[in-house]
Amino acid sequence: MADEKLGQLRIQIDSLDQKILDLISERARCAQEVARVKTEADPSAVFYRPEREAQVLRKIMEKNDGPLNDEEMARLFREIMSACLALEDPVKVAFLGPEGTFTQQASLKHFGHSAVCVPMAAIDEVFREVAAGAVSYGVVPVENSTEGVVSHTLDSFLDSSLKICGEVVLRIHQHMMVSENTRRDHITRIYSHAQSFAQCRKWLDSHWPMAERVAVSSNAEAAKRIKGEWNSAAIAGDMAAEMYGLEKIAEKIEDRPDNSTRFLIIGNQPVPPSGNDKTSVVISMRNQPGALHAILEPFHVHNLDLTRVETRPSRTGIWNYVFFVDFEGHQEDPVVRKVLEKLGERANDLRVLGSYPKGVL
Ligand SMILES: O=C(O)C(=O)C[C@]1(C(=O)O)C=C[C@@H](O)C=C1
Repeated sequence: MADEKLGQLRIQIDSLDQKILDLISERARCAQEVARVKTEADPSAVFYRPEREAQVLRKIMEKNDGPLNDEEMARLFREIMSACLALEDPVKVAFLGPEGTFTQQASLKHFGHSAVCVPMAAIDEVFREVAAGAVSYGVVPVENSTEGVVSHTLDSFLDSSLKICGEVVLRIHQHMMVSENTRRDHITRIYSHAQSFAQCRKWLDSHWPMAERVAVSSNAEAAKRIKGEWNSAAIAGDMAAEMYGLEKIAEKIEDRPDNSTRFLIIGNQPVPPSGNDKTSVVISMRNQPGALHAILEPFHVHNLDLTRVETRPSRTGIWNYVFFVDFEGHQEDPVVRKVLEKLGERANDLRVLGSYPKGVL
């Protein structure tokens, strides 16, 4: 009886798969046609459209009635769109490497698995590679919910004219892992990135107080290191564990369960409004009392939500303070224009780093 029912259900699934297959192919042909129309209008047209992708994914999440949850459904459509875009023109993305970092995970989450992702050794190399046109976009970490801002990324914007085209937030789960050579009863050294150590500090203090903590350039580098050492473990993410064939001996050891990192997508292209956007600006002010108040006041007056304010020391003579400010809205919105105008009058210098869709996934 069960066999018969199972057989019927599988026939049904086969027929649904055929329909899904036909529909995905039809959608892919449509994307090819979109590419033809774009190129006809402008031979150097950019195929990747962050605002449109955000709208497609938001609509899917809005319309989804289950049983798959919204994120899962959007993830499937993320991959379909990624494959469709690859038919138009595969998008090339530089990320803070090496292979197996959380930044690679964030790149794949944002662009899907059909994007060509290239690892870079440092944040400024990601900026350089995009500026040189070797890749179209870059992905860099900018802030962690436990550890705060990645100052290197913010400072890189001061020397660059690149724009922010998007953001992606990744829930960060840290695991302790060992290689097949590790003698688990003799672990005396743990490798990880300094930020990951900080995110797991309480756990490490209570479980491995005596082990030496060695900070290396990335979690993936930590995972790579322990392959050749019998007394070492690493703290890194799932991707690094998979990539280097390591076994997780303790999972989700981050001190805060909501530990997440926000990454920025950098590129050359301004992004039109998607309907739910953020804008990032950098403002330089003279070193005088009330500087921060002068910046914040126009946001208050026009009721614009600030999502982040970060102060960095300036690196040139005229810039004493540099403020990085993120807020809700797009630079084409009339109210945002008004606020930017006011800020421009008060600041030594004001640069819009970009308006971009709020992270969807
Ligand atoms: O609508 C477009 O402009 C497309 O190119 C199609 C499409 C899609 O598959 O939906 C593909 C890539 C773009 O980044 C956005 C959307």
